[in-house]
Amino acid sequence: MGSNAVEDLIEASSGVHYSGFHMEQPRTPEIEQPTTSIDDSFHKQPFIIGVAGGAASGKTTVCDLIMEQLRDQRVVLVNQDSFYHTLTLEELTKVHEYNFDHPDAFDTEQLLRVVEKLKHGQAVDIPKYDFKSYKNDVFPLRRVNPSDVIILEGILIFHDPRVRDLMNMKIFVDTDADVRLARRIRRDTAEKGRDIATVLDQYSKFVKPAFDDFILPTKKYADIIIPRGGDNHVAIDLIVQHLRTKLGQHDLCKIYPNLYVIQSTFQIRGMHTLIRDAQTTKHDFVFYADRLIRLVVEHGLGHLPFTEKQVITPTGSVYSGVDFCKRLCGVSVIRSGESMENALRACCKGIKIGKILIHREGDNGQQLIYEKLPLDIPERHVLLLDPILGTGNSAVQAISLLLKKGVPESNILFLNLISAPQGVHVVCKRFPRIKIVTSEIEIGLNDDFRVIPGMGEFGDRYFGTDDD
Ligand SMILES: Nc1ncnc2c1ncn2[C@@H]1O[C@H](COP(=O)(O)OP(=O)(O)O)[C@@H](O)[C@H]1O
Ligand SMILES: Nc1ccn([C@@H]2O[C@H](COP(=O)(O)O)[C@@H](O)[C@H]2O)c(=O)n1
Ligand SMILES: [Mg+2]
Repeated sequence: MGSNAVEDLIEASSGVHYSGFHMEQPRTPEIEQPTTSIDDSFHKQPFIIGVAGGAASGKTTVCDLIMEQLRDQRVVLVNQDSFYHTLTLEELTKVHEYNFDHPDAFDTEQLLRVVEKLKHGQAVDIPKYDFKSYKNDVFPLRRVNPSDVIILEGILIFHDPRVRDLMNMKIFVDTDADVRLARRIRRDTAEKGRDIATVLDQYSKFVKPAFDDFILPTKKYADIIIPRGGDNHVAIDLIVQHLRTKLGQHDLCKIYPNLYVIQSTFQIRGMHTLIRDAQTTKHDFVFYADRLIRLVVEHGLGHLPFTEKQVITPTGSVYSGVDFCKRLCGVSVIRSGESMENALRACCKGIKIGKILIHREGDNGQQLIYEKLPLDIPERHVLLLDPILGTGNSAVQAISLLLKKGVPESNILFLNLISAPQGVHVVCKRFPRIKIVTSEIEIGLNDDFRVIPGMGEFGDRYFGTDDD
């Protein structure tokens, strides 16, 4: 890929503006300059999806399927139902004459306030509507935390242009009227305790006319129209793929095929939450950092070459397997990298581990102070250990030393817990054949070239020297 194409891809990626390709000339041939930090605000705006369609068309089902596939992400669903006006006593006495399918039935001003807050990273408390009492204050409020993806769902969610304008993607669930009516009868009798005559009466008086007058006309605003709702797995897969691209998750991996980010799970997110929390005790920090390190090391080992091997099992059968790569060594970047040694030793019995000490001079310069490496290191695959890839300066120093010692670039596997995009650009551009295995990609660097959100000084927190 040409550098222009790479640059275009980065520019096109959503959220943070990466400036790694606009660096000034390095001061020395060995040392890259830190890249520009990201702008003042660390808050990344959420991706807002609107999901509209007739009542019982399958909107909630589609949203649930999208959320299920994005379960490793922070996704919240805000339902337009939550913003139904509570009926007055007079309206309650004539409830069968109330049109719940008219735009005026909703408190759109409150919905707008809520979405604006979420968009700006603030938590909100939203009502939960009670379809039986027609009130929105029966149940406790629901706390909705700011998230990476916000889904706004409702029959008339595209009606108000101000709400529409907040959306990054608009989906219309298009299901035949007879299917919607059949589902509605089943749902309203089973869940809302209504009888069939009332449901049919409401349908012909309000639901159908409102669909024709207010809901169907908003279909033209949709970016995607999903026929068959939740049954349309192809459409849902495509939407999820697009979302992942928009969330910027694949961009770096697409640009650099040698960058591997381990598959996120709630366990991994939970461990990250703990080690990033400034309030976490040293004991917990070490425990969860160790668990994550072990995962990164195990994943990294999976990228080493192997040879095929057959063994005979106790049943006398042949098992065709593989044999581990034998010519290995670790190299830890003192001091934080030493936290990864135990995990490597636990996975690779008797592995040799070399050390490199790099001194950070101010924020830019790096000086190699000490190195002790196995003599036969050029014949080995090297697992370079450092939990944080920030500016990339230390990594460049360490990798340059390994190359000077004769290690082929493609034999180096850099293992870390978190990587800033700036560091990834610096390392991968300069050493396109090394592999990087990490557990999360960060937002970027702050003005002091510290990784954000980051986890603070890893070495101090891990080795307990942060109690000044
Ligand atoms: N593809 C489907 N096949 C069968 N039943 C469905 C399907 N999609 C939704 N339903 C059912 O129809 C009813 C309405 O679906 P829901 O997703 O709640 O629609 P909406 O949110 O548009 O009102 C629910 O009872 C749901 O279980
Ligand atoms: N008290 C109410 C409030 C609303 N409805 C009906 O709900 C439909 C919208 O909900 P969906 O989950 O289907 O989007 C709408 O058609 C209203 O008529 C109601 O019956 N009672
Ligand atoms: Mg719904």
